[in-house]
Amino acid sequence: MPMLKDPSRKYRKFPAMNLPNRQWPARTLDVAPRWLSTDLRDGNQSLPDPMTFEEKKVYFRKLCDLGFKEIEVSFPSASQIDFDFTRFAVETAPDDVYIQVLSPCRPELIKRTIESLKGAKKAIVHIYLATSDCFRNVVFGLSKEESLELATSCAKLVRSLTKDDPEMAATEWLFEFSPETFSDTNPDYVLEVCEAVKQAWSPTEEQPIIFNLPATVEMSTPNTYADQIEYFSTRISNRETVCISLHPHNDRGCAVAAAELGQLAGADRIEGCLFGNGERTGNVDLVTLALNLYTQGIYPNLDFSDINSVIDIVEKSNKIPVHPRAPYGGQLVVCAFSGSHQDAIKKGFKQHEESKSEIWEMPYLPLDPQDIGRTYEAIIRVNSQSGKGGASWIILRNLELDLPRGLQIAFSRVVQQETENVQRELHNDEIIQLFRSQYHVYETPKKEDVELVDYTQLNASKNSRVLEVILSVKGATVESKGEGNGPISAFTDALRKAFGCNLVVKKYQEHSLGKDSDSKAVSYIECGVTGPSGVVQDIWGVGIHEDVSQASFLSLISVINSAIEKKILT
Ligand SMILES: CC(=O)SCCNC(=O)CCNC(=O)[C@H](O)C(C)(C)COP(=O)(O)OP(=O)(O)OC[C@H]1O[C@@H](n2cnc3c(N)ncnc32)[C@H](O)[C@@H]1OP(=O)(O)O
Ligand SMILES: CC(C)C(=O)C(=O)O
Repeated sequence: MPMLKDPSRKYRKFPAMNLPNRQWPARTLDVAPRWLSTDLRDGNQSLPDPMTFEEKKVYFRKLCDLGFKEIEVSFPSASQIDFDFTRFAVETAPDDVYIQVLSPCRPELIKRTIESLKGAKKAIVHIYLATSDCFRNVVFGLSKEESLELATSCAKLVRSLTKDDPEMAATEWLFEFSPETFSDTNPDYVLEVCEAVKQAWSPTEEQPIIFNLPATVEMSTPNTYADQIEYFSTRISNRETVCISLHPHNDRGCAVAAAELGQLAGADRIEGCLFGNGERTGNVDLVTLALNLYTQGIYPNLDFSDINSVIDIVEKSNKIPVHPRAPYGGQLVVCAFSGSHQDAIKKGFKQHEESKSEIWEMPYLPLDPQDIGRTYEAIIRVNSQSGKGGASWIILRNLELDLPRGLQIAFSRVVQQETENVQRELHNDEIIQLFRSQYHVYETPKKEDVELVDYTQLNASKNSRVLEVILSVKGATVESKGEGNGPISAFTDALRKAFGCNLVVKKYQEHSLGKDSDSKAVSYIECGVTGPSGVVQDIWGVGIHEDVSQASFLSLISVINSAIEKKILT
């Protein structure tokens, strides 16, 4: 059935909140929230293949290593594996980690759930009951009063089995209630239910009750969710005894925005999953939220310094790949293929390194990839959309050769042609090989190349040099003597005589390679080469050697080899 031309016949627009004096738009995010990972519950329950016990163990340990202090580990009444894993978590959790478990408002399931927590150091019993008209009428067949009574009686039951039970006194008990479908519930009714639940639990400032306010299905724009949170946060009584927790889902693709605006609106805590796993389109992505804070200069209290290890566990446990363009963790998010981006990033890195500034101001890169354990190598990749900056970046990062602008342009044309030949991305090793081949910068020279065998420098006078040069040309020894006002001009003269050509040096640049005693010199030279046929071509050459003069001679040899390859010289 095609899309309706008038969808309002089938879909209702979500009503806006009437909150004229909303305060959240004027606020900023300045602190990290309390985080709750529900990867092992909401994330796990939504998987086609739920995690194995072993996978849950690995995931749980990673969550603890990342710094989570509240982890929803299971729905214990769902299965023996969930119950048993809860026992594992109870027995192995670090002392400062709260183990959270979920139960519906069904007394027999609540009892089973609390049984799974026996002996826990710190535990959060989380019960939920949908409160929207739709769920109350369609799923439960309960009136508003009956739903409120069910939630309240279950809160009392949890209390009687936990903090009021002397045999359970060894555990620090926290209590969480989720009015499931909060974001689709009448704001005043949800307050009424929560007030009754709060009275039944009797929280304190030291141990506040957690009201987890889910956008169980994301149905509105993020600003409406923020309004709902501010409305609740400013009207719940004894606010100091309440922790407001967010649990956004991503059905409209706005979970991160909803979570951030919900924090502005007064929330203290956020429940979500790493890289946005979870029911349907997922829970809110905690990695994005945390690193969004980090790139604003706020430490998130979660440590993603080795994000690749997180991606590895998330992908293996969920059997779902992290999207290549997932913020911060996607394989493509630090990659620039397009020429103007590459040019800007290359210039940005040069400026950043020269300025020695700590502040990260990098074109197109909001986060320094190294902060999350990613290398710079993957930042720039080359395809037919790339420009001179891409290839020269790869040569710089891999060979430490800082190519002159003219050589960058010349080499980018070689690379461009190759990307069009192969019609795909060129990998770093292919670009490096292309450079070595194009400019005869080999570890071991090709046998058909002209080689410099030896040279002797005679100082004819103060401003004149004479060079006696010995070359290997197609395996034969060729000797030539050149004269000039310096080593380069004398060597150029020797080459002119050896190859019967005109060789005019147009550009020359050099720099050192490496920083310690065995550093080398690299020379770049552009020459106008005129062969016997009279054809003139500007050719770049590159030479690397411990001795700076010999490096420049080798760059001239590189020009000659290119001229022979181009059949300008024979
Ligand atoms: C938004 C969320 O993600 S909430 C979490 C959802 N997660 C899960 O459900 C995963 C684990 N669940 C399970 O393993 C099973 O549902 C169990 C074991 C808990 C219960 O199984 P069953 O007894 O077969 O019930 P079933 O799965 O059909 O659940 C629906 C029943 O629970 C009731 N129910 C659903 N949610 C709630 C709730 N929050 N409080 C009380 N009752 C509820 C429904 O009204 C229905 O009752 P009915 O059968 O009398 O009509
Ligand atoms: C149980 C609640 C918190 C939930 O998962 C949801 O509403 O999405």
